Parts: sequence; structure tokens; C-alpha cells
Amino acid sequence: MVLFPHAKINIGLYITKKRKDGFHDLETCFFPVPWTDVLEITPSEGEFTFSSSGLDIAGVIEDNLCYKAYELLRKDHQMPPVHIHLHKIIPMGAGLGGGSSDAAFTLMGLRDLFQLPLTNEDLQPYAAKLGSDCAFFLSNQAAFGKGKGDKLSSIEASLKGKFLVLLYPAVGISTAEAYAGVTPAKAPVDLRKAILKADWKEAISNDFEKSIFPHYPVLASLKEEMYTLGASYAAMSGSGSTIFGIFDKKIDPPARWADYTVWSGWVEKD
Ligand SMILES: C[C@@](CO)(OP(=O)(O)O)[C@H](O)COP(=O)(O)OP(=O)(O)OC[C@H]1O[C@@H](n2ccc(N)nc2=O)[C@H](O)[C@@H]1O
Ligand SMILES: Nc1ncnc2c1ncn2[C@@H]1O[C@H](COP(=O)(O)OP(=O)(O)O)[C@@H](O)[C@H]1O
Repeated sequence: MVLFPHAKINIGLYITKKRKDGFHDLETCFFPVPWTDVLEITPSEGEFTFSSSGLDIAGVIEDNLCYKAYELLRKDHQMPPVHIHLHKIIPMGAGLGGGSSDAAFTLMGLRDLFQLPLTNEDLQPYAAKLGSDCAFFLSNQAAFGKGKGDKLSSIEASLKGKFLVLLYPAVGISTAEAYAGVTPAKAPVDLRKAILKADWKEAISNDFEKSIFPHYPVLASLKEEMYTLGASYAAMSGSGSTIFGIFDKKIDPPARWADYTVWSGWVEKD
């Protein structure tokens, strides 16, 4: 079975509270982006095995979220061993949620491969244990997230018909460190309402930009460059360092971005 775990971007991100469990409460809108890894799951003999190609993934196999997803599901459901091959394309530590997406798609892939009687909703508690962002990837649809990012509700907003440009400038930012740099505060807007209006540029922001941009001024200038190129909205995704721009027409990435990882494409589905 071959699956295509996709990336996400956050449009609006407000960190509202430090929780007793050390995590933070946030308010954000997640949007799926069709930049994908390739994940193959096949039944195997003997024991669980894992291989990867494409971008190097740090750590041992036991650290990999695909392995963790398999182990977590296996505790409650009888499953034979599998071989997982992950072709890693989505940059890591980039604010694109690629690892969480791999984990969520592993859960759904195992469920489908072994016909486990589980709905996507039944998979939510497993996803929440694997990562705060993980539950979002169980449905390929824009969602408002609160709590740790795992309390989701659907939103009517969509990027369908927009041309998206994602620029990863190879600045690796640890999510935990990014959270540590933010002072939580009440969200300045009701994001669920603001996302339905047209003035995103004036109304919607990402709290991480305030603490991250002073350390990496290149990120602030890349965001400005997106606007110069005609973006209707530009921002950093999640804890960074990916900067994205939303356009009404196709643009060609400028030659000066040759050192960066760039993905661009039309969004074709809601
Ligand atoms: C910031 C966001 C925004 O969508 O995305 P990324 O930029 O990582 O893609 C997410 O909240 C990232 O979610 P995820 O990447 O799943 O984080 P986790 O693995 O659960 O947690 C990594 C670390 O981030 C911090 N963390 C994460 C989520 C949260 N609500 N509060 C936190 O304080 C904790 O220090 C935790 O140990
Ligand atoms: N299957 C996986 N793919 C990517 N990263 C993984 C995976 N499993 C574990 N990780 C770890 O998770 C970290 C965060 O990766 P990722 O979710 O892609 O980024 P982000 O949190 O910025 O959205 C990586 O640095 C990596 O060490």
C-alpha cells in the first residue's frame, strides 16, 4: 500500500496559555498542502523493518514516528509485522508537520491494510499521543485547532484555486525552543471568524514571528519578498522556518532563491 502524507501550513497562530503539562494552548487554522512524502507499507515476515530514502531523517528507527505509530496501534490491535519504506521529501523542523503527517498516514494505512474496524475518529487518540499536530492529518481538510492543536473543528475556508509558494530557507528551528520563546496572551482576533473574511494581511498573524524573526532577519525579508511578488497573504508556517505566499496567479520563483528548497503549485481541492 502506497500513501502520500501531505504537509500543512498554519494561517494564523496564537499561543494563548502555558499549560500545567508543559505544553501550550494555541488557536490556529491548519490548511493541507499537496507537498507530500511517499509512504509504503507492506506486510512482512519476522519483525518490523523500516527503510528510508530522500532526505536524511535524524535518529534511530525507534525515534521515527512511523515506527511509533505502528507500535502504538499494535498494543490494542492484532497486526502482523510490516515493512515501512518512507521516501522523505517534506523538509523537517520546517513548520510543515511532515513527521506528524507520516505518523497519521501510518495509522490510517495500517487500519486499511489490515481492515481494522476503526474510523478516523477512533484513530484520534492514537494520533494525539504521537504529536499535537498529528490529529489534523487524519482529515485532509482545513480545520481550526485549539487546545494543544488537537481539538479540531472544520472551517469553511479553503485555498482551492490559489497558487501557493512555500520556501524553506534551511534554517532549522526546534518546535520546543520556539514555544519557549513566546509569552502567551489572549488571541487578538477570533480566528474562526477572521479566516472567513478577506483582509487576512491586516487581521491575521503568527505569534512565533515576533520571537523568531529578530533572530533570523532573513525570514522577515523573505516574507516581504512574497508580498513584493504579489502575494495576497504571506507568513511563516507554525514554528518555522518555512515562509509561504498565497497568490492568485502563478509566479516563477526568483533565481535568487536557488539555494533554498522551494515548492509551488495550485491548490486543487477544498
Ligand atoms: C508549532 C506547531 C503549530 O502547528 O507546528 P510545527 O511548527 O511544529 O509544524 C505545532 O503546535 C507543533 O506540533 P507538533 O510538532 O506535533 O509538536 P509535539 O511533537 O507535540 O511537541 C513538540 C514540543 O513542542 C512544544 N509544544 C507543542 C505543542 C503545543 N501545543 N505546545 C507546546 O509547548 C512542547 O515543548 C513539545 O515538547
Ligand atoms: N517520519 C518522520 N519524518 C520526519 N521527521 C520525523 C519523523 N519521525 C520523527 N521525526 C522527527 O520529528 C522532527 C520534526 O519533524 P517535522 O514534523 O517534519 O517538523 P515540524 O515539527 O517542524 O513540522 C524531526 O526533526 C525528526 O527528527
